[in-house]
Amino acid sequence: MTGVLVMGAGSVGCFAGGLTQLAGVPVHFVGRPRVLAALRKHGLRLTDQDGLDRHIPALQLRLHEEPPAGLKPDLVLLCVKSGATAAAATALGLTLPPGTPVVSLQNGIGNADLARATAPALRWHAGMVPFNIAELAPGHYHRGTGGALAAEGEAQDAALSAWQTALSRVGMRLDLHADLAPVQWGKLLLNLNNPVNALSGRPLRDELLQRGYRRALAALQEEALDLLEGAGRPVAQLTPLPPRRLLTVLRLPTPLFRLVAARMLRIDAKARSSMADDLAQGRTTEIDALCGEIVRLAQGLRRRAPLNARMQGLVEAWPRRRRPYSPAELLQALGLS
Ligand SMILES: NC(=O)C1=CN([C@@H]2O[C@H](COP(=O)(O)OP(=O)(O)OC[C@H]3O[C@@H](n4cnc5c(N)ncnc54)[C@H](OP(=O)(O)O)[C@@H]3O)[C@@H](O)[C@H]2O)C=CC1
Ligand SMILES: CC(C)(CO)C(=O)C(=O)O
Repeated sequence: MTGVLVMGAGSVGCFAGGLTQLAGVPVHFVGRPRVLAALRKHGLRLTDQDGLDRHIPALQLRLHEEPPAGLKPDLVLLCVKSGATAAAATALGLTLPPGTPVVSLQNGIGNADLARATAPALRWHAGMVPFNIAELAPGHYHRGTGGALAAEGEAQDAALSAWQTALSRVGMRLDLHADLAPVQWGKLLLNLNNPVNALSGRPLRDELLQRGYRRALAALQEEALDLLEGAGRPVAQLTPLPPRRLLTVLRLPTPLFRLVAARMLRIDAKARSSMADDLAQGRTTEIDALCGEIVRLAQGLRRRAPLNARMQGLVEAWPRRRRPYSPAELLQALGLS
């Protein structure tokens, strides 16, 4: 590969782009001044829960505030939050040659479609990042959970298979799927924990070790699964347990949950969901791309998704509350107590 462009140098962009550069591919990072200043000062450090600890010196980083004119990357990684997709796609559409492949490494279901509608000359692929990335210090990004990346595409797709080969050199698996929708819905089910985690004010591991929060998550997932079944949409299994079995396990008393879900609890003590970062920094959240997607799924079936709708309301009301929910408060606010 001659070059990859990361659009949105944040947690996912710096980690995925950094790994790609460590695999020997030149990477250009487009990001905000705060992140770029940190990278210029400290370079880019990548660590993970399996012992990875690599540093890319600042002088070896190609940093930009806008997609650079004239660049012809083999592949672009779209790594902005959902609310920034349209603007980022517009900027990419104005600078990149038609046909440039772009993988959306974003959560939610509709980002690649929205980007395609905004910049139809580019070749858009949905993607999926299963693991958590946290910015532990300026310029230091840490993978706190495991799993393989996924993207919509075929082995014959030159850019994607070249990226797959590059990533394999640094121990990262990329799975290609002709249809990524089941994987995206499977990921969305897991992401229904993002609002629970964000409102709990706790790291992911602590939150999941409280039965009340797990009951809230199971209820949100159950509502979503019932609707997905009603819509005839297949859901990929992204955890050791199938989605329906996971509901039972989430509802177990905590000592049993610890035993049964030991693999699921292999999460760094400090890891938090990306939505927790958004609430902490007063940014717009992705709640509409997560619970909002379930509400729209229900509307399409002329049904309702009261729990996901309520959760969306709680997240949107956060600026007026700014106080974490205890498990009992959250269950009550969702009408589950
Ligand atoms: N963090 C995680 O663990 C995971 C995140 N994801 C998903 O990945 C996506 C990215 O998340 P994450 O990396 O956490 O997000 P971050 O907010 O850490 O990173 C995105 C960065 O892109 C910047 N940005 C937005 N628009 C532009 C633009 N037009 N030009 C340049 N920079 C821009 C943002 O700045 P600003 O804030 O100013 O907009 C921000 O600094 C989301 O969809 C998320 O749900 C998926 C799996 C795990
Ligand atoms: C990895 C996971 C599920 C939880 O951190 C996530 O996607 C996020 O934080 O947005």
